[in-house]
Amino acid sequence: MIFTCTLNPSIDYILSVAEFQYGGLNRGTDPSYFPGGKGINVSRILTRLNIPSTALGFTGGFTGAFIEQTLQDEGVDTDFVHVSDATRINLKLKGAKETEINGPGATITKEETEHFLDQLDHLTCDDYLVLAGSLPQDLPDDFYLQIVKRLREKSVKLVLDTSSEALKKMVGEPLFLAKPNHHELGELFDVEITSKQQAIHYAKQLHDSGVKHVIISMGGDGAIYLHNHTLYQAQVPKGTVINTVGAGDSTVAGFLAGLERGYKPVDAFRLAVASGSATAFTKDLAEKKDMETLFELVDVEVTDF
Ligand SMILES: Nc1ncnc2c1ncn2[C@@H]1O[C@H](COP(=O)(O)OP(=O)(O)O)[C@@H](O)[C@H]1O
Ligand SMILES: O=P(O)(O)OC[C@H]1O[C@](O)(COP(=O)(O)O)[C@@H](O)[C@@H]1O
Repeated sequence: MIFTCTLNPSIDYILSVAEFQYGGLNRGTDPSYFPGGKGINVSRILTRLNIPSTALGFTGGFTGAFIEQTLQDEGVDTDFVHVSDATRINLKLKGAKETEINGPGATITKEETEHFLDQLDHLTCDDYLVLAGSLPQDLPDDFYLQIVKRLREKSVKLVLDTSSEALKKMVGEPLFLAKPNHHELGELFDVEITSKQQAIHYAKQLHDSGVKHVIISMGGDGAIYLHNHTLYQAQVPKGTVINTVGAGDSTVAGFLAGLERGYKPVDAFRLAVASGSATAFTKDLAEKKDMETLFELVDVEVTDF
């Protein structure tokens, strides 16, 4: 079973603003809102690809209730710990450029944290645990590391998609999959990554640190994937970009769905890129038929290293 963990979920409130005026009154158009947060997005895409998962994490208040109701309506299994503070709302402004304002997240108490950790004790070596997104402000930077240590004996397959200090703290841990984008990879090694060659160089270092499958997504420049001394490079399929929020999460979900379907690594990677791009080409997350159509259009170059 795949468990996704979203410690800091959100409602993603998407609004178009033709010309954003900093410090002025802006009138938005075309509003929409979706349940968000990286693990939740992974679970939503997995459900669309007919792969079961359970979404774990913290939800609270009217915003948390909206998230749970929407997920339930979509057929996503959830087992959130309910907290007394309200889940955040993240603002995504669409204009000439995409601007995002992500809130700090709800207050989480010690008891709520303990309740969440106790849930993880049921996981086994047959399970995946996707640790995705930022940590709410009250949890320490090494909270993901604490989870990994707690689960070490059980050999749960750990998937990591996070950034900043939370990512740095995990280097050297035996992870099943890590999927930073190239900015997050650069942040990890204190460099700015501006080319695919540079991304490959640092991706190898991440792979060598004990990550079995490393995917580096590079937005419209495609993605690279390293596994078992093989380098896979994909270009993105052609399409009109509408909303890239959740594209990286869709990449993670597409890859796991591919593995669950029994695909070879190269095809799991193709489904990952197709899912990321299908989400970039739609307002909300991608639909199954779009991911499967794009899957046929993703070419992958394979070399040994
Ligand atoms: N402009 C784009 N055109 C086509 N596909 C895109 C575009 N931006 C993102 N994607 C797809 O989504 C994936 C993840 O995007 P990226 O922006 O790298 O991740 P994140 O959302 O984690 O920052 C890419 O590998 C690609 O498949
Ligand atoms: O936890 P963070 O880093 O603030 O990110 C949360 C945001 O990331 C998202 O999960 C989207 O992530 P990606 O665009 O990286 O796939 C949004 O749904 C959410 O608003």
